[in-house]
Amino acid sequence: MAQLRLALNQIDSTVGDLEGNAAAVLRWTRHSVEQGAHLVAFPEMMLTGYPVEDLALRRSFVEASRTAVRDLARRLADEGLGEVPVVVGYLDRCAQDRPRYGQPAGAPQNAAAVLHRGEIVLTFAKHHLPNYGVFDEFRYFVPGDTMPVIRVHGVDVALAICEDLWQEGGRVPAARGAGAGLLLSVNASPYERDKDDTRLELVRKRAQEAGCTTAYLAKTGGQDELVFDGDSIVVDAGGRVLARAPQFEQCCVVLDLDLPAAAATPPSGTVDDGLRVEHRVLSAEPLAPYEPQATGSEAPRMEDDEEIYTALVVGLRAYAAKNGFSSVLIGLSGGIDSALTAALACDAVGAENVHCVAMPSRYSSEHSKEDAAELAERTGCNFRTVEIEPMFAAYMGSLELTGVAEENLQARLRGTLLMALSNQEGHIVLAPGNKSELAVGYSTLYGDAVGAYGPIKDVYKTNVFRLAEWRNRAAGEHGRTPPIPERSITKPPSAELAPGQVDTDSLPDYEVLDGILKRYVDGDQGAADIVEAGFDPETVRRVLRMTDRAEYKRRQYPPGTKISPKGFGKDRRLPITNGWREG
Ligand SMILES: Nc1ncnc2c1ncn2[C@@H]1O[C@H](COP(=O)(O)OP(=O)(O)OC[C@H]2O[C@@H]([n+]3cccc(C(=O)O)c3)[C@H](O)[C@@H]2O)[C@@H](O)[C@H]1O
Ligand SMILES: Nc1ncnc2c1ncn2[C@@H]1O[C@H](COP(=O)(O)OP(=O)(O)OP(=O)(O)O)[C@@H](O)[C@H]1O
Ligand SMILES: NC(=O)CC[C@H](N)C(=O)O
Repeated sequence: MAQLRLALNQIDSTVGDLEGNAAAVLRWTRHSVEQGAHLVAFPEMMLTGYPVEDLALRRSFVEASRTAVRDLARRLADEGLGEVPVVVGYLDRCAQDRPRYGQPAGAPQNAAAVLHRGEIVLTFAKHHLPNYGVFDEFRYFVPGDTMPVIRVHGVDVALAICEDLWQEGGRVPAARGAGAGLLLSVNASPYERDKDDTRLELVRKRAQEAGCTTAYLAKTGGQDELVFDGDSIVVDAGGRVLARAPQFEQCCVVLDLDLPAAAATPPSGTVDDGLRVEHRVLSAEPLAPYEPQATGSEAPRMEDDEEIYTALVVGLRAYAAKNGFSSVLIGLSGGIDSALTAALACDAVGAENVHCVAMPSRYSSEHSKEDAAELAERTGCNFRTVEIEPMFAAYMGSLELTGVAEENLQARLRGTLLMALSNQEGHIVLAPGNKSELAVGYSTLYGDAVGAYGPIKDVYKTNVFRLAEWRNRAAGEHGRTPPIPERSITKPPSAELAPGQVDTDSLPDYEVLDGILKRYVDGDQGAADIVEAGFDPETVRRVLRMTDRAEYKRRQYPPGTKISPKGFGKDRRLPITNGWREG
């Protein structure tokens, strides 16, 4: 057996910020080396950020990434960190023509490099490319066709990139074929509810298939609609967990591993899936046995509601910070959606940076005004009131509006006021629509649908209530003031755009609505399947009609944090002009 101290840097990076990301690699490598690491790893596409989307198609960006990785190798050595191999993800281009994929030499690749003693000693590209959900990697990349293996202190370490573990075949069996003592996978795996359980099972299964200890290094942070929850995992060949990193936190997991010593003859030739072994000897001699100090620990897991709430906080915080904003603006109605949005915002950017505006109209109830003011008092966020009545009266004096036109005018006046304050004071506007409303189009275009970011756009209304209750309960358990007024949670939801209006005038009960939507939106079921599951056929027909008709509205809605396997955005792509009607 041989020993190896592995450092997995579970950190964030920013898309396009090559300089900032390289600086982070230097900083965290220094920390890893100070911990005595023998091998240091960073997540998938660490240098460029992930996903780079169509930046991958721009030659200038590909070249800048290639230059950045070369510079990084040199800077590591210049700063005395060159002796320890560093695995870092970046964007590369393919050296050869790849006629099988219709791609000439120079096509982009999702790659990683091994940096050692000032040089790039090995590069490799992701073999399995994900092309579903939010991923479009066949649009951008040509797959790698090698099995990269590095020998570090007498251990053969096989390398892989994210999807390489998710699909059958390829680098996992190839790692066994190459006789690896460790399989190290670098990843950027977007958060989805319950995905952590799936990942753990996956890594266990793959470790058993690879026949060696497997280290799965994940990224943290947020990028547009995606949140990366970290949760790096190391398991032994039998599937036993050796270490598990905390969720959503940046950290460096340092772990002493006892691993099989490499065979005297390095692996070579072609292994599974036609992958050609590329082997580099970085340090051939196993280390003298030492007393392991860095033993693994398993960070505690968050319960479901805490995990989702944290993902929403991380997503909003990352969006604001990475786009240069420190403050947000929210229209506070006294209802549950804007209340939850405000609570999330206070947790994401600090209550002192949250600006709330109550904009009552002639139809606003006393309790709504009180509840909005109470949330501000409970959280300590900034709060003001701007009556919309004078503007509303001015419009109504010039235009004789009735019905939905009159209702929407109120929402639009609020939207215009929010955008005016955003321009004046520099806060980004948060759109408080939830997934149920977005599905059926229950919002006013250019009204309550205005904004830069929709923190709860992937949260069904029934879960909005659950998260609000969880947040208040968590505050109570920590001896803090629950942020959300009790009445905002318990009263029947209402848009208050007409006298005595409640949501259930136009929509089924949210339990029923969400039950249907989960099947239609998330499950891609047709009308017949949903009815067969026990829902009333007429209600199903109506909900599906509303959902189909609202596609145009969703396309214009701001981006917002994805927490489900099928968020509105890249996960669910439907034509706006669409003659197909279910049932
Ligand atoms: N396929 C298509 N492509 C592009 N545009 C399309 C379109 N179909 C309609 N349109 C246009 O869309 C516009 C209609 O949409 P819009 O003006 O938004 O209005 P609309 O969807 O007709 O009404 C808004 C609904 O949302 C409810 N609401 C409003 C505000 C807040 C809440 C809440 O509880 O949170 C609920 C309100 O009570 C009402 O039922 C029209 O200009 C129409 O021409
Ligand atoms: N009186 C108001 N003052 C400030 N903002 C308002 C007011 N009424 C509505 N809004 C804004 O418009 C959004 C849509 O609110 P509306 O009350 O129409 O429906 P909702 O989906 O039930 O939302 P909420 O639960 O926040 O009330 C609110 O979340 C809020 O941002
Ligand atoms: N970056 C990737 O290859 C991610 C794909 C993988 N299936 C995941 O969601 O984790």
